[in-house]
Amino acid sequence: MAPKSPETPPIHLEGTTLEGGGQLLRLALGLASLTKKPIHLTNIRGKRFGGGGLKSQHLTCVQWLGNACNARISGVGLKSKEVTFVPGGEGTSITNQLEVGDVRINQNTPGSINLILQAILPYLLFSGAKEKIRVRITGGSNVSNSPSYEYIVQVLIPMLELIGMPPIEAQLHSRGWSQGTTSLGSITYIVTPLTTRLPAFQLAERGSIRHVKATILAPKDTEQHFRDELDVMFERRESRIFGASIKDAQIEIIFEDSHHDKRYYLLLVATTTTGVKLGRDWLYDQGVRPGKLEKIIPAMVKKVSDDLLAEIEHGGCVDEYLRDQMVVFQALSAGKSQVYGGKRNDVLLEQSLHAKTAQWVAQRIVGVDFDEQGGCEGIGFYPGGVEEEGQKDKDLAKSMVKLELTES
Ligand SMILES: Nc1ncnc2c1ncn2[C@@H]1O[C@H](COP(=O)(O)OP(=O)(O)OP(=O)(O)O)[C@@H](O)[C@H]1O
Repeated sequence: MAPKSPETPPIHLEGTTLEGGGQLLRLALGLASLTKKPIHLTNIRGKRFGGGGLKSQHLTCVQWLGNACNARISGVGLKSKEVTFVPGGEGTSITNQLEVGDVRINQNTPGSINLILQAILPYLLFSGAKEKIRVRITGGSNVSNSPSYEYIVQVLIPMLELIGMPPIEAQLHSRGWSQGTTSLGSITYIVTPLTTRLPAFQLAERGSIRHVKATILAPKDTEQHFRDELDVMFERRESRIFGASIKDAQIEIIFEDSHHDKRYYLLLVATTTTGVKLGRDWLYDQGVRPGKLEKIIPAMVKKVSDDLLAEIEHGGCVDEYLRDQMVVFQALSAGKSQVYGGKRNDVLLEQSLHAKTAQWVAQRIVGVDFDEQGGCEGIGFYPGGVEEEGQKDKDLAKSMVKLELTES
């Protein structure tokens, strides 16, 4: 019998590197599952208070992706700090689990639904599955330190479309909150997988601000107070927000009852003439005590509008959060993608630790490098990982036609 070929040694990722939290793990798992590269994670979430390890949201990500790519996993369990993840070998179809087109992921804690989405979305988009995939996830839709449902729908999804991804539909069945009484909710995302490589994309031209939308989720009896505070803020800050395009400024405010006296959420999203979306929000996470209530709303409007102004004034094409969430798509796209992060005092804006961490993970697993301007030569990952006979030639022919069209 022929000797078994030795397994590729796993890529080691030390979990205390840079930001040292859950995002490092999610991105590493997503890339490993797609590229079928084994990874070995140590000191998982090692920079987190209380010693780190896998929380239930992270465990769900490991298990789901492990199942999807038929991985051999060792060390996995709640609070695990060390995991080895070996995706199924050559010949294992990464679309196996997705053929049915219907995926359910249930958590029994309000762990962020959208961080689970963050872990599995690259896998779903690049799976090579032929049909739309419906993913229903239970957990929290509005959870501190994670993208809210509103952020996903108003910022992430439109920005993914802007870089050439097929549209993603979202259906909110019920909200799950980390604030107030904790509660479970559920969301369905309908993802259309890519059928060909994602072409390199350029987020380089920010354009001017055309529209700002405020979304408020709060107790019903606070609606008028929120609206009044926002009106005053927009009046005072209109020229800073809209700059030269102030005469075409559009402002929209929407309100939804949060049905709980401790649930306050505000998101501001600016849309530019080039279709860029910049968002900043706050899910209020300080004590809500009688006597303090009057101060919460002005404090929220001030903080979120200060943050949005800072995002607008750097002139970049992504807000702080989106910048780290775009890294995986740059790494997998075909050719040199650019994500301009903006400048302050004429100096390129320092990237967040989350963005640096994502870049480090992408470098370790797929070998891509990011430059200071936010550029990266992606690997051109083919959906499903295996290129169909002749597809490369077809892609090439397509891009040459495009080139001819733009040149003529
Ligand atoms: N307000 C926000 N809006 C949009 N995205 C956000 C927001 N807050 C955090 N994020 C995103 O959520 C992710 C959080 O990653 P992080 O490693 O902190 O997550 P985690 O799994 O909760 O880990 P840990 O518990 O280890 O902190 C990042 O991608 C970050 O950009």
